[in-house]
Amino acid sequence: MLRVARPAHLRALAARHATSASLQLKEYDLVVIGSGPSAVQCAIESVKKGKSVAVIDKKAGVGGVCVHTGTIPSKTFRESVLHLSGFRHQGFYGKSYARDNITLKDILGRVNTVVSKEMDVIQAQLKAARIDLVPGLARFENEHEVSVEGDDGQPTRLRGKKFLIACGTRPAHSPLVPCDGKVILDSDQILDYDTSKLPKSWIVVGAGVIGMEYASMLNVLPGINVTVVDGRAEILNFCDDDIVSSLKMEMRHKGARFLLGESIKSVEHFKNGVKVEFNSGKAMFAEALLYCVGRQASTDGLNLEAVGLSKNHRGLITVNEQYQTSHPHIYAAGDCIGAPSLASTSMEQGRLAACDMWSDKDQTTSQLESGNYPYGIYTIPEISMVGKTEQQLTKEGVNYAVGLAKFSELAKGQMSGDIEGILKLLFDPDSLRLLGVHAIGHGATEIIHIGQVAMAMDCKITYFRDAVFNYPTLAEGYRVAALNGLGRLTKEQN
Ligand SMILES: Cc1cc2nc3c(=O)[nH]c(=O)nc-3n(C[C@H](O)[C@H](O)[C@H](O)COP(=O)(O)OP(=O)(O)OC[C@H]3O[C@@H](n4cnc5c(N)ncnc54)[C@H](O)[C@@H]3O)c2cc1C
Ligand SMILES: NC(=O)c1ccc[n+]([C@@H]2O[C@H](COP(=O)([O-])OP(=O)(O)OC[C@H]3O[C@@H](n4cnc5c(N)ncnc54)[C@H](O)[C@@H]3O)[C@@H](O)[C@H]2O)c1
Repeated sequence: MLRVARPAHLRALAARHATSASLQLKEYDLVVIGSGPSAVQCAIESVKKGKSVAVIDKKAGVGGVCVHTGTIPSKTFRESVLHLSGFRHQGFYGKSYARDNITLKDILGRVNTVVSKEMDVIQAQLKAARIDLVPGLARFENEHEVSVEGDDGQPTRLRGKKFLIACGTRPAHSPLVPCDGKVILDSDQILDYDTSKLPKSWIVVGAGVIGMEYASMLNVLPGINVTVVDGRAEILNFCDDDIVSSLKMEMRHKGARFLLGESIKSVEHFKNGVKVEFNSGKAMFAEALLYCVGRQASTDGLNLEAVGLSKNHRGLITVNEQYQTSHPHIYAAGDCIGAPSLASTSMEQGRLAACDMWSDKDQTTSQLESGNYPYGIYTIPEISMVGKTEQQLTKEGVNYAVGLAKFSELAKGQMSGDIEGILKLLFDPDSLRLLGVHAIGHGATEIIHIGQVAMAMDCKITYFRDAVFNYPTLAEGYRVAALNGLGRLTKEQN
């Protein structure tokens, strides 16, 4: 069997990080635990304010979950899959456009290259800012000191005036579904998968963001069957219903099956696969199972008890609006404080925490605080949203109107072959102000930002009718959707 190992240059980079750390006992203005997006933003913002900063990470290599097992590798995995499967071009050139015998090595080669480059970029940023990198597991000793145990077992002590806990999360596990990294994998293990041949059948348990992203990627690889299982009655239950229906339809078209509202009774493990029995009486076999049922915060190694900080059953820490824990000088940000748990929002939380720590809160309100941030879900096809869904508005008793653009109506959609895409605008029929924007299709995660800015500026939907957009573009969908929505309103009023 072929072992898909991290290449030598990546290991060397990690080793460089490990040896570059200052092991002196030192006092800092700020000690940051973790080196993911919230940690890096908080550290750099603090340096800009003239503070001395140390960043500790237990992983050999900076960047956090985001760079090593989360956002960056999964999105690069997707780019590899799209390229090797020829998915975007099959509408024009036929299904045989895919490369033959796609292996995990082909996919992970690109992943490792990008991870290595991203790590290097972040390391260079921290170095340029003269931030001390301290490798090892951080543990609170008292309210102003952490000890760090490095690979050599030698403890180091760091004193800080302020702390940021940015320790992130790891995949949640269950004794009922024991991940062995061979036939039952979590989202970390798929990136280190020891196999020469991709399993031909997959059960993906968990139809949240991670499960749906990987399920849709596997689903477009030739000859692979995917079944998505979730305990809930619907996938991605925070997304707009039309968008979810469209994703399911496209995935089904490519062969995927959905078993929703199902709970697992037992999992039997074989050398060549796994058999799952459900409480509903159904049973199925697959060559591999991917288990993505949520995340557990990595707060357990921090010795929070020593400083009287509590965490919930998922290990999450409670903070106030300034990202302070119950100790005002100990802040927490990123995934370890819970939703929305995005790299994008984590970065902004880190920056805001630094502004609060050093009493330099911006005069403007962060768009994060006003809730105007998008979700980008990198399924195939990709989904993006900002603002409210139809379900939310209905639940809140808010009257709304809908404007729709199908990518098939856009010249750019026809050219790219992505004719199933949709852009949907939800707006107030009286004030004409935008309430939500939802998109599915290639480019959705990019064009959403037009809607996001329009919402931040409190624009009326008529702005899109009156605007001149580049042609042909997918952005032009905003004009088409606005005309559609305003047209429907006029018809209703006549
Ligand atoms: C598979 C997957 C795909 C994702 N895709 C996206 C996406 O497309 N877009 C998006 O916006 N978000 C995405 N996310 C979410 C995003 O990765 C996280 O929101 C983000 O990484 C959280 O950043 P953070 O600052 O909390 O730190 P993290 O990135 O979680 O890093 C935490 C770091 O802390 C270190 N650490 C933990 N405990 C200790 C300790 N005691 N001592 C020292 N170091 C410690 C860890 O080693 C780790 O390096 C994805 C997540 C996953 C898992
Ligand atoms: N593109 C992105 O922005 C992106 C991508 C990946 C991850 N993330 C972040 O990572 C977080 C975690 O993602 P996730 O997908 O692991 O968690 P999640 O909470 O989004 O989804 C978990 C899913 O598993 C299901 N589930 C739980 N227990 C189950 C069981 N025993 N049997 C069957 N189904 C079960 C739940 O019903 C849910 O649908 C997300 O909340 C998101 O913020 C973001």
